[in-house]
Amino acid sequence: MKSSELGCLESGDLRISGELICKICQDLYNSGWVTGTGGGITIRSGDAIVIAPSGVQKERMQLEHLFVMSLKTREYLHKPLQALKPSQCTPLFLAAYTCRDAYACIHTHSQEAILLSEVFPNSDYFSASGFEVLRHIPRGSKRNGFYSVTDAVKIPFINNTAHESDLHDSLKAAILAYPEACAVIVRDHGIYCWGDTWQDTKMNTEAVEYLFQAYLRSRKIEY
Ligand SMILES: CSCCC(=O)C(=O)COP(=O)(O)O
Ligand SMILES: [Zn+2]
Repeated sequence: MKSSELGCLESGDLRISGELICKICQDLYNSGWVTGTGGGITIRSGDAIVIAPSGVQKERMQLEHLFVMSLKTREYLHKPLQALKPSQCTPLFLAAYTCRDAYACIHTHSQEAILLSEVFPNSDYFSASGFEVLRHIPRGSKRNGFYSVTDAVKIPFINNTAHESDLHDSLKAAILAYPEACAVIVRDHGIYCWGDTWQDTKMNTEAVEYLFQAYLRSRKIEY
C-alpha cells in the first residue's frame, strides 16, 4: 500500500485513530464482542471521524480499509481504494457524536446484551445496583461523575430493527431520554457505548459488559 493512497490517514492524529480502531477491534474480537463482522468502533479526531468498513472481519482490518468523514459536513474526506462501503452503524455513531459530544463509540454484539433482552422483555431500561463495577461507569459522561456501588444505574433498551441504520431515531431518543447513561442496549443485538476519549469509551464498554456478565451470573446463582 503506497502511503499516498491512505490520504489523510497517512499521518498525524487520523493515522493514530485509524491504527487504534484496528487494534481495539482485535481486542473486542478477543472478548467475543465483534464476531462474524458484527459490531465496530469509530474514533473522532477534531472534526473528522474515522469509520470502519461494512461487512468485513473487524479484527482483520487495516488502515487502507477505513473511511474518514467530516462530522460537520458529513462528507467523506477519505475513502478506501477497495470497493468497500462505510459501516451500517455510521448513523448510530453520528448520534453519539452529536447528542453526547462523544469522542468515540463502540458497538458490540455481546451475548450478554441478548440475554438481558430476554430477562427484561418488557422493560424500558436495565437497572442494577450493589456491584463494585458501578464505580467505573460514568453518569453519562465522566464530567458528571461516576455511579457509587449503592446507586442504581439505568441503561435503556431499544428494539432491534431489520437494518442497522433504522435504529437511528430510537437510539437518539434513548440517548436524550437517559442523560446519565453511557450506553444503549439494542434488544437481541448488542450495545452502543460512548465516552469522552477513546480510552474512556473502551473502559466504559468493558465496565458495562462486565456489569451485564456479573448480573446474569448472580441471577443464575439465585436459581
Ligand atoms: C452481520 S452484522 C449486521 C450489521 C450489524 O449489526 C453490525 O453491527 C455491523 O455492521 P457493519 O456494516 O459495520 O458490518
Ligand atoms: Zn450490529
